Amino acid sequence: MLSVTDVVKTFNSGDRTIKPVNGVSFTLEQGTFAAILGKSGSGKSTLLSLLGALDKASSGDVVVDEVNISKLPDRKLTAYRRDDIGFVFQQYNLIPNLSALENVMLPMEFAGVRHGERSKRAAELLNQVELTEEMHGRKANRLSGGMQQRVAIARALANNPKLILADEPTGNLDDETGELIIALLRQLAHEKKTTILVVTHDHALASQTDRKFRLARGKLTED
Ligand SMILES: Nc1ncnc2c1ncn2[C@@H]1O[C@H](COP(=O)(O)OP(=O)(O)OP(=O)(O)O)[C@@H](O)[C@H]1O
Repeated sequence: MLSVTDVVKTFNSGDRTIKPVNGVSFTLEQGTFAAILGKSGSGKSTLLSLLGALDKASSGDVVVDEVNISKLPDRKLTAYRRDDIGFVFQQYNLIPNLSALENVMLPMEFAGVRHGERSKRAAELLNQVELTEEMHGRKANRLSGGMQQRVAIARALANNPKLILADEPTGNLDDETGELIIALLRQLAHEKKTTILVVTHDHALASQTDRKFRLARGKLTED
């Protein structure tokens, strides 16, 4: 469902040109839980932004479910980011003054889902990520890190995306909480057939994935 071919990203800073992504190719089947490992500065976040259409590749093709996103006009990219991709970040990036439920409802609001349906589906998603019902109405800034990451995962699932991209999802969590989040991502990939790609330094996380890649000097290799 994801096919990446010869993707290159070039940055010009001053008189220097760097290519953190320099001819990356790989494919992922639907429902795969995969990790990309690499040293700090190896280009992991850059590659993830290209796959999520947060940035454009300098050359190469990214095909998600038969749509070549490298060739889409900007107005279609907005819909792609909203409807087809779920993002999960190290810092959770929830709206602090909104409740857990409201945070999960937000992407559905942007997608035009009716209010009644939004709150029903948001509650279902929070149950799926095992956030207890008494926490649904609690403001995001009053939840623990592990709970916030569960809300962020539920939010990423809101519009039923084909692909979830996660940048260091366990980076701010203690080992035990991190392991629960890893187990949850793995379960979502295998049971809901959502393709999940994480970039991480966390070897415990990477050891739980179906496939493991490494990014170094702009090139991706599979372990
Ligand atoms: N917008 C930009 N302009 C210029 N250089 C950039 C830009 N974004 C990233 N870079 C450079 O590209 C390289 C790769 O950065 P990237 O953030 O993708 O690495 P990373 O592997 O995700 O690192 P970390 O694990 O520390 O988050 C770095 O040298 C970085 O400075």
